[in-house]
Amino acid sequence: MGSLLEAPGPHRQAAIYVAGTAPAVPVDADRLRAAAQAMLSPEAFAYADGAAGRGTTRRANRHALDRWQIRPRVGRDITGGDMRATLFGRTLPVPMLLAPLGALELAHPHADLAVARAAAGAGVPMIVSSQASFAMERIAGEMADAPRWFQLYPSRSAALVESLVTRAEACGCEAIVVTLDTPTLGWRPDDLDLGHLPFFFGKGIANYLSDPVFRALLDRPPEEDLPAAVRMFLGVFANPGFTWAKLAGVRALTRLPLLVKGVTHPDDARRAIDHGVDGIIVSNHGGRQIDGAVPAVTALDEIAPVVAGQVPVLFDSGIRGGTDIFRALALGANGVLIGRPLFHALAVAGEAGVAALIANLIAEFDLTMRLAGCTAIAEIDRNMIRRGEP
Ligand SMILES: Cc1cc2nc3c(=O)[nH]c(=O)nc-3n(C[C@H](O)[C@H](O)[C@H](O)COP(=O)(O)O)c2cc1C
Ligand SMILES: CCCCCCC(=O)C(=O)O
Repeated sequence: MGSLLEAPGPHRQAAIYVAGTAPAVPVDADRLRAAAQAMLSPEAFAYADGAAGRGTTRRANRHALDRWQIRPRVGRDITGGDMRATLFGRTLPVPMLLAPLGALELAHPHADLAVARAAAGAGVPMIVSSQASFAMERIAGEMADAPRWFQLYPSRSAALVESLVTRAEACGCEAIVVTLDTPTLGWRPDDLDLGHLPFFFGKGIANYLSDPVFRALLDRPPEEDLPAAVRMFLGVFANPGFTWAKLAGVRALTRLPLLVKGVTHPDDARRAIDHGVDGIIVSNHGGRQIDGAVPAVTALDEIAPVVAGQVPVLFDSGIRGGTDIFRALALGANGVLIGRPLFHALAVAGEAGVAALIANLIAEFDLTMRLAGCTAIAEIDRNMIRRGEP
């Protein structure tokens, strides 16, 4: 048998049992997180794990997901099974994407390059972060024609936004994701207590250091004066004045599908559609922005009926396994984003770790889907789940 990672669903399980070897990363998300913690500096682990305030939202994300109970249908033929989904004209092996994660160099020196290779190997889209540790052109260079999207923080500088979007198009990104929930960074006690945020140390700003518009803002090149470049980055990366009206400016820059990320209120979902977006990502940023915010999956449950299929709805914040993917699809999501587990897998085993994580998630989703009696994504509907007691 070839690589264990190539085997789908039950065959992958069999491969693991027969080989009697542990996969590249722990299969269980909590053990994966613990393995990453054991390898990372306290600062790196805290940055990824960190949440706003007392961590209420991060915990609530999981708690709310766990309340959704799958109602398996039996007596159905579950041989075969097709997990494919189409998003913006691209057929994906599974309705799953890799969330934009900044400062991946904290997890592994190969950072986004390793993620890009693993994503491309699996055909799972990588959403390249504005805050990537390598310039987007280098990341794209690892992916041949595999799908990638670009995530944009709407900068104060309109010229910088235009430059980033133009570069993303030029390096083959197939969609632009505008993150709206981080006009400024949330209150994150873990980072504050350690006195460490990667960006202050020049990490996770490669897309800016490599950008001609950004460089033109500097008196001296970043190679000569990195602290000044960091100060400039901190000054321009976000735009607290960014409004729905200003989204039109981004819309006008590109013909690529435009998505907004960080929507949790149904009225904002309506507004997003009114402003011509092509997709909505329901997310509370993994509980990193507001302590005590609505759990992301509760927001999904409220938003999906409002969107009612007008545009694709994607979901993140708490996805840790194949059953969570099933729950999100049953609640009306067209796909999910994988966040912190990606950071953890990268930390534990680099590219092989990310490849193993992707394979494990797909295998568990495949099994969940079929054990629930579904052999196609379209069969996973609201009737397949119910909300349990708190
Ligand atoms: C280390 C880390 C870095 C992140 N960086 C970004 C980013 O650059 N852009 C963005 O839109 N979201 C960013 N996010 C949020 C993720 O895209 C995603 O919304 C979140 O991780 C989902 O929650 P979960 O990890 O608990 O599943 C980041 C999250 C983490 C954990
Ligand atoms: C000062 C730069 C903040 C970038 C935020 C990256 C992110 O989304 C996260 O840490 O969460």
